[in-house]
Amino acid sequence: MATVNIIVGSVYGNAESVAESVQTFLSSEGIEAEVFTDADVSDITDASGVLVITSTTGQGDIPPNLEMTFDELRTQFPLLGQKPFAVAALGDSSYGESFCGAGKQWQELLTELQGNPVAAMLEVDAMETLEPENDVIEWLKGFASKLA
Ligand SMILES: Cc1cc2nc3c(=O)[nH]c(=O)nc-3n(C[C@H](O)[C@H](O)[C@H](O)COP(=O)(O)O)c2cc1C
Repeated sequence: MATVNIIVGSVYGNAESVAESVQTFLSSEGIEAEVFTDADVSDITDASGVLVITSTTGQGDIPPNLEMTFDELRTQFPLLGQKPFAVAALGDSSYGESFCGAGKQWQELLTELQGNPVAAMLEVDAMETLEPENDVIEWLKGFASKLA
C-alpha cells in the first residue's frame, strides 16, 4: 500500500506535534502515513510520497535532527523521478529574511532532485497562529490524495 512518509525537523516539538496530528488526519482519509523524527535518505527515496514538516532554527537553519539527512541527500543526489512531495514550514516572521528558511531549503532541494511538488510550500507563522496543525491540515485537504 502507498505510504506517505512524514519527515520531521523539530527543535522544541512543535513540528513533531503537527506531524502527529497530520498522521491522524491522513489516516482518517484512508491514507497510510508514517512519522520520521530521525529520517534516513532511504525514508525519502523509498516513500510513495514525502511530506516534510520542519521548523527553522538559528538564522534560517534546518533543525539538528534533520540536518544530516539534508546534507546526505544533497551529496548523494538521488533523483526522485517525479515522486510527489510537499513542504510545510513552521517559522516566525519576526526573524525577517530567514523566515521559514529550513522549509525553503527543503523545497528547493526536493525540486532539484526532480520530485513533483503537489502544492506550493506552506509557511506557518508563529506570530499569527497558536495552532499550526490546523493550518497544515487545512492546506493538506486540497491535495492529500496526490501524495499517496
Ligand atoms: C533559537 C531560535 C531560532 C529561530 N530561528 C528562526 C528563523 O531563522 N526563521 C524562522 O522562520 N523561525 C525561526 N525560529 C522560530 C521557530 O521555527 C518556530 O518557533 C517553530 O514553531 C519552532 O518549532 P519546533 O518546536 O518544531 O522547533 C527560531 C526559534 C528559535 C527558538
